Amino acid sequence: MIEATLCFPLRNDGGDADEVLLIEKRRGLGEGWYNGPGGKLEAGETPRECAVRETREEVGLEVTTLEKAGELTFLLDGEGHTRCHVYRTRSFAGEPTASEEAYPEWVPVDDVPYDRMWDDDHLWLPGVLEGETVAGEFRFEGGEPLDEADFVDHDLEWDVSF
Ligand SMILES: COc1nc(N)nc2c1ncn2[C@H]1C[C@H](O)[C@@H](COP(=O)(O)OP(=O)(O)OP(=O)(O)O)O1
Repeated sequence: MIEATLCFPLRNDGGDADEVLLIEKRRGLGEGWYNGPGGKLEAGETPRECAVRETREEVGLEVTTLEKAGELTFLLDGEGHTRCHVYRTRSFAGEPTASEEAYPEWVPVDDVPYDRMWDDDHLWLPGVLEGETVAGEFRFEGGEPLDEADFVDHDLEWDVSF
């Protein structure tokens, strides 16, 4: 099973609202959709190290003090396909900049473009952005690649300890 990460940097807009840093993915799995910065673990790397590296590589932000917010398992045709470790943070340095992999964009947390994201995201990301923790299993069918398969059903457990 592929081990991967997602990282959601959060900031206050200076008023009452929070914003989350999303990327518009420019290549690979989920190309053209919004997501958090993230990617696959490299050999010998922990999920947390991966989330820090991928956020640096994709948008040039140095994130620290990551809080684990979720562990999501994506099944394709009944087989484990990807386990995704989800983090959020309010600690970072630098300004987001575009890379070959991603265009970054600060988005109000109550205006996340779920219609331009993976079909499962609207089920778990709102809770994650509100500070909750979640474990989820999401079932897809239709063969590779995962981003062309159909999302079928899911199970979620909230308030999980990591
Ligand atoms: C199935 O639902 C998914 N939802 C969401 N929100 N994100 C997902 C889903 N499935 C996979 N992902 C994430 C996990 C990773 O962050 C990316 C895919 O990463 P990629 O394959 O592009 O990994 P990289 O290491 O960045 O790729 P390179 O080999 O191009 O460096 O999607």
